[in-house]
Amino acid sequence: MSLHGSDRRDTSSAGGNGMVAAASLRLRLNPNKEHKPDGYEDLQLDFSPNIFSSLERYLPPSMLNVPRDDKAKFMREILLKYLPLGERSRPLHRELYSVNSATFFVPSFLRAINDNTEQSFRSIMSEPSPGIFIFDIFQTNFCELLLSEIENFEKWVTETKFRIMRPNTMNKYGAVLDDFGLETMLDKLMEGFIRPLSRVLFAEVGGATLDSHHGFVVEYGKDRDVDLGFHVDDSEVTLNVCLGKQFSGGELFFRGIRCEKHVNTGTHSEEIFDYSHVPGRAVLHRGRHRHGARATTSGNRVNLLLWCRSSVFREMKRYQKDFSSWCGECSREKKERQRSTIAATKLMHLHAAVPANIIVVPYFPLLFTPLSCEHESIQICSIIIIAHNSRSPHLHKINFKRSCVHACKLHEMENRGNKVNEGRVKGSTAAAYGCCNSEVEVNEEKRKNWERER
Ligand SMILES: O=C(O)CCC(=O)C(=O)O
Ligand SMILES: [Fe+2]
Repeated sequence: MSLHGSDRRDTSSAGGNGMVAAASLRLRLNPNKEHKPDGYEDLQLDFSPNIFSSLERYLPPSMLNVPRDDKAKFMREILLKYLPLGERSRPLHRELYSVNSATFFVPSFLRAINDNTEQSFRSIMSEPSPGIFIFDIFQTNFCELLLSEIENFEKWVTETKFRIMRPNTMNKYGAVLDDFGLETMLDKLMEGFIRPLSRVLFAEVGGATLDSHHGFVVEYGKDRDVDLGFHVDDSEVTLNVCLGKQFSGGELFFRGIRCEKHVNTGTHSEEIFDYSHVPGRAVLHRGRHRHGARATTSGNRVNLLLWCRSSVFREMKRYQKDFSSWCGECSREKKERQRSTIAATKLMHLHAAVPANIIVVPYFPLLFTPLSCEHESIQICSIIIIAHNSRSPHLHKINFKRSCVHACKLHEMENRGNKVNEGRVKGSTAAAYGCCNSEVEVNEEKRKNWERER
């Protein structure tokens, strides 16, 4: 199991990355995420203004606060120096660089977002397995434009022998969309469209406070990546949309949500879910939902991934140990703890309230049904109930489907010589011994007789 981490970037290629050196100043290898870059839309530049905003985060610290024109000049020189004239990666489809709802999204998705209610969201999606939401999001034309923009970018990368960062340590192909000018558009996609959904669907993992993203495309098929191993994403919420093209295989397989501590624990049958990608269709899931992608066996598959993160959630998580609101294993552990606490409480009650020769616990007529009324000796994995308010207290034996701590306790008392199958109960004292283990066999007819007898 691996974490698809945010800082998976290949730092070993420092010297080989053409953009690193410029005059005597060097760009940073990793962006300064705290720095808020200037906007460059109003300047007449050779390259997309978004490239300048993205690149600004890589400026050496001494340049971050110089006047904007100086930064633009510096960055332009770097870009011109390393990009042969005429072969610059100019945007092919400028309309992709800012969100245009009417041309990007299918009408059903837009309507749901505009309504902004849980009901409207759920009306356009299915949840075939808990925490995995599937819905149509992008128009075919938008997918095609984005695919051709990516191709254009990759052609330029190949021709200029420019070394780009791959999206993950697990991918040899694909590209970080943020790095070639789509960061602002993807930010808007997260803020205006994915955050409203996540606020409702993933509230417990910071869905309402998503505030940064990592946006990239993955590419599978011939001469591309084949499959993707089992992993969790470095995100709170992941949007995964298939852009095309024609392919077979490449199914996603999901295997339950896990916190860091439980990431390698086993899968339960109800957590198994496989999904086949459809172009234009989105899968939205928690980043901690364990998954992988099977081999794309023919054709080419390109998917857009938007890992959405919440800094607030990440900060709060540092102080928490129990993630039972979303981690399948924490949740199972918690239920188990609650079961034992109930059992322990009953045991304490038993010790405090009764004479040594009678065993007492609260009486749970609906949960316990006597299977026989013989005054027979008590066995392990059996239970004695003396009915509440019974005129003639009876001992009832109940068989457990599995052994129970109480039964063992009973056995222990018997061994100590206590007469546990005798005694009278006064007034309304509940005189029974047991636990509300719902796995007790229930015999409805006998329960009714017993009620009548009372
Ligand atoms: O190939 C896919 O659809 C899954 C991609 C993925 O899970 C990832 O890149 O994190
Ligand atoms: Fe993933």
